[in-house]
Amino acid sequence: MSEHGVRIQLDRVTKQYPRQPEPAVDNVSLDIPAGELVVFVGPSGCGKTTTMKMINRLIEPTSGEITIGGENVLALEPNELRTRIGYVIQQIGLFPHMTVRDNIAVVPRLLGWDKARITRRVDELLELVGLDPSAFRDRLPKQLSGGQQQRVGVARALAADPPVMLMDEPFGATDPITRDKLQNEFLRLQKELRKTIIFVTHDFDEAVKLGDRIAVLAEQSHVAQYDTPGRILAAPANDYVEGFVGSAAAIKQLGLMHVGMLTGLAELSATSGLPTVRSRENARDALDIMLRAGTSHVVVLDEQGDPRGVIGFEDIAGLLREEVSRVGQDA
Ligand SMILES: Nc1ncnc2c1ncn2[C@@H]1O[C@H](COP(=O)(O)OP(=O)(O)OP(=O)(O)O)[C@@H](O)[C@H]1O
Repeated sequence: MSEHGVRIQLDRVTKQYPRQPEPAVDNVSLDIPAGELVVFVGPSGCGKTTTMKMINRLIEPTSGEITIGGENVLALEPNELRTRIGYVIQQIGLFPHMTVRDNIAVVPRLLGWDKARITRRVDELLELVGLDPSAFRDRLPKQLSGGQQQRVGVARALAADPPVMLMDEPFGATDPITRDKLQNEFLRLQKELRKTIIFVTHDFDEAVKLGDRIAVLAEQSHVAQYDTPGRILAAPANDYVEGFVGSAAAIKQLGLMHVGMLTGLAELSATSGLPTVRSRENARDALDIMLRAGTSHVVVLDEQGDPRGVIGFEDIAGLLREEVSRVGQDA
């Protein structure tokens, strides 16, 4: 049984770097519910990384209070704090001369786990992130692809089963296909683990796909809007947030609708040759599949891979029309 997430609270947190005219993070308050994945999205230099690193005290706040699970992080010993917080960064930061096993075992070793327990945990984590332990545990990082390295980075962050994970652009350096795959695997993992996760990205689409909530940050980490992806897309709080949402809000909304949720699946008839989509995939994926296959219909498969019905281009166009009129009414 893994440890689920705990609540994180930032209360009027400020970071003033020495010799800088303005604070990098100014008076930020955020309440992050236990077990949720919250995405920080904002332009380069707005203070996302500084805000995140204050939570595990890689950067010390100038003022304000941060609690995890009700405990004041400033009152905890930094090394003790970091065993409770997994940390994944874009550059991955695997130690190049250490095997995959030893990289994953860094924190368990610090915690004094015995060898057998570490071996069991390493193999369990490799399985969890989709890497065959016998094929991967003795490799060096340079013998892995970028996506595989990123999975090892996630496994390492999860090693001591921390309730909190901080992830700073973890998939930023991967190509779009690998990135999509890593995102999907990560969503599957988080469904099971229910850690409290803060995830930093520049990419608003990634924020919509992954976040239970999104904090849209402006200069000095001022919170421009903090809400669910659906509500941010439907009702951006101001022009700044609107700029992130972009002009295709309705299409992005499709990304939040599972194909399996779509009602009125047409009868299965003459479906041979049509492309397929899994019911847990979203309406945007279904549209994408149809456009790429050059067909006007796609077969929806259930979890067992059996056909459940067919949806057509028109069904999705209808959804889009509904969304556009709803967004219009909210505005
Ligand atoms: N050690 C430091 N000393 C002085 N200023 C710093 C330091 N680290 C960061 N800053 C400044 O603080 C501001 C916020 O930086 P931060 O790295 O938190 O932004 P970010 O939103 O994570 O940016 P990016 O998306 O480009 O990584 C920037 O203006 C940056 O130049």
